[in-house]
Amino acid sequence: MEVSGLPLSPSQRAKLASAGYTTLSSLSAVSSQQLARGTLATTRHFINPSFLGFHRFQFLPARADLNVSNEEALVILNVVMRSSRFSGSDRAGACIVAGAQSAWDMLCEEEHNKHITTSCGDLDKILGGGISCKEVTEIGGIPGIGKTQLGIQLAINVQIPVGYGGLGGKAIYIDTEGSFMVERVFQVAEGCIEDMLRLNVSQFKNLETHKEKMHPNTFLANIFYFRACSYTEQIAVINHLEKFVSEHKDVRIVVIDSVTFHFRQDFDDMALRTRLLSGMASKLMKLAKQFSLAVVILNQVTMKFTDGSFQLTLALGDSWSHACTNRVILYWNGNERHAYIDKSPSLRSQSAPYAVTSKGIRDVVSNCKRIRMM
Ligand SMILES: Nc1ncnc2c1ncn2[C@@H]1O[C@H](COP(=O)(O)OP(=O)(O)OP(=O)(O)O)[C@@H](O)[C@H]1O
Repeated sequence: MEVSGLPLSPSQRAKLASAGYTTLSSLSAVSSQQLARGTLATTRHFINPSFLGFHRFQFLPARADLNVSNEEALVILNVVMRSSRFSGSDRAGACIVAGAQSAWDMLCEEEHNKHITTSCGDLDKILGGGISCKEVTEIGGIPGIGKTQLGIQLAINVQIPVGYGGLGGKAIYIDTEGSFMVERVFQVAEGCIEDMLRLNVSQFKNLETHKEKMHPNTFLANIFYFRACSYTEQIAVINHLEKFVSEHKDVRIVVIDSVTFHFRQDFDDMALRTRLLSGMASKLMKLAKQFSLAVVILNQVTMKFTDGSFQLTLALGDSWSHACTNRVILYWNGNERHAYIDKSPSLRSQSAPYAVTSKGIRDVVSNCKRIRMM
């Protein structure tokens, strides 16, 4: 195994070595079998390949004792990841050859593809029924437009029981900004339950069983929350997802709120940033396909200078814009919030209004409808 182009300075190597960790020179001598067995792990298990199994690496809490900066830690993580990809190429080749699928099989699978409702009929309509499972959907917009509200709504709606037309699943919420407010989540859960109970449920079987689950506490208990306070933690959580989801197979959505926050500050090495982001994106795509779950990435906006003027665009640059299957942009149209399908391989670009209410995301009630309801 060869590991080349390692951008770690001698002083950084010395710092790691003196702390008893595997240095890059010793790392380059490690065989792929050792990597697979986890023998790369050092006395204090700075990077422990066995923690997440073959091909998966994770930062452990010991990082804090080591006093190694995030950048140094990331360099090592990158090196180990590159090595693991190298050692896994044979296995990947075998998977590709064995995994050929006919277009007909794919179409049949598509027909069974599930959607998670947004609780806004107009928005669901332009999304082809809601947020699609097996796909990565990026949702971006200016502060206060309702990205977090939509993320919370989806984490609740994914739990709507099958008898009520939902998926009866669970959610993972990765919070990088600290904007996940449990009181608000409780309120949105109450709103969702209220709407379900208002449905004509006589057609549904096992109604009593469903009713037992209809409590906001149950909805909150089914959201696995991860708080990521730095980009290294964010990457570590995302690396850990495959293992976590394989142990919690009822997870049907992963919400990342937001992908941008830690990557917009303190990043001098833009090439490293691009590499990390694309690695993260490909992991999320794989996760969505492998476990038939929806990945929703919330993103912020930034200004871009094009054609002689500044225009609003989603953050993280042009290379990131290829990372997601679908992209939805939230914006203000007068006093109304609108969502626009900016990019999708299967949906027409169109927009729809939505509202953020005390119960969560809902349809915009037009004046005519409001009069009829009165
Ligand atoms: N209980 C509520 N009732 C009605 N509207 C609410 C309620 N809670 C939040 N909102 C609306 O949601 C908006 C905040 O939305 P949200 O936090 O999702 O924005 P965001 O796009 O995630 O912003 P940021 O990028 O700053 O995180 C508020 O400005 C308010 O209009």
